[in-house]
Amino acid sequence: MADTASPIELPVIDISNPHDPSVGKQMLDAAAKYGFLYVNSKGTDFTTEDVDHAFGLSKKFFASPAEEKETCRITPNNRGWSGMHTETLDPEHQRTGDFKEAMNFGDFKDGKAQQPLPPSLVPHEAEINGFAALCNKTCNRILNLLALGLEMQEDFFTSRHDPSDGPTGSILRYLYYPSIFSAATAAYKHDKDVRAGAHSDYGSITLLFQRPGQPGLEILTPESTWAPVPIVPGEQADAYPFPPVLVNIGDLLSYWTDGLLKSTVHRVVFPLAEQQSPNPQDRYTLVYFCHPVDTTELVPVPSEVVKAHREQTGGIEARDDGKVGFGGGAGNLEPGKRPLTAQEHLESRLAATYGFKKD
Ligand SMILES: O=C(O)CCC(=O)C(=O)O
Ligand SMILES: [Fe+2]
Repeated sequence: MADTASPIELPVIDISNPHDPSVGKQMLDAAAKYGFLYVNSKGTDFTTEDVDHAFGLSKKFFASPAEEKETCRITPNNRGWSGMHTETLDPEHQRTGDFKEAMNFGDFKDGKAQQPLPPSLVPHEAEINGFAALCNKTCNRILNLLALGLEMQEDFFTSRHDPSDGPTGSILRYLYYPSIFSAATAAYKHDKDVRAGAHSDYGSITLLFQRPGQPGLEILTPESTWAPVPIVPGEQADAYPFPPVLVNIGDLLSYWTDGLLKSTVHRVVFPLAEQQSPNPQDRYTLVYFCHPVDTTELVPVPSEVVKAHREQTGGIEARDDGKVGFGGGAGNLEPGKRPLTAQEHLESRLAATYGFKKD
């Protein structure tokens, strides 16, 4: 695997006005160059309390007894709890599964979870639903701005991401990566193991909430080096009410825009400084994978910017051996084939992952 390079500098974008085309352009530039950007926590729909409270629930859940977590073990619909080493995001390069635990929540319906909740979280159903709804709201700001950046009708994406129109593949995920001092990581070997293997995300966009002092995320740069992503960018740690929310583009949106927006590979490691620290911390993150409504047809987006990109690159097939979004890009549909739906796109990505695991 490539060596770790110096930290990447990503822009921090203020999304408080989601109707500003110049902000849309900034966002498009970052999404096309890195596939990752930060949004200033001030312009989002979250208060510091919302985020602290969600992290508190996550901590409570991961600290609960294994027998309780077992009652909601993950099922093929991608909802529920996965224990230490259950998931292997990069099976080609990992000898051991990811050094993490995760809890995935799918869509809520009328405020109710559509999956078993563990006893530790049963009293908090409304709060979990509320946090997922705020995530969706913030994603709408970002999707609105991306549509403006692509010079399309600003509601092109948001109107296709409205959970009140039907089921979606969206997932709210709690993640827990024990520190290097934990018994769960005793077998961890630097250069052989990772906390989460290299992967790209499946959906439209992903939000990632991180805590100060709990680093680990790295992204693969266009030069094929691993670059750490700082939790708080820049010098001023106190410039934000809580660390800026990291946003990345997923495979589906990359596919939909013929690879103009980048779905960038990333992973989670134990940074060396963290391994040598006398007081290493567990890492907790909150992730929201935003997906369109299942029935959305992934027809080419009506954007001259995407069209120009397609003409310039000759299409994804020619440029990138068809790997973006696992299927060549929405504008590259073979004659006679109907467009994929969002649900089919997700199923093909999940099948690729489960297929790997079965080998
Ligand atoms: O926890 C993190 O930092 C990243 C998680 C992630 O990339 C994922 O779950 O897809
Ligand atoms: Fe990811």
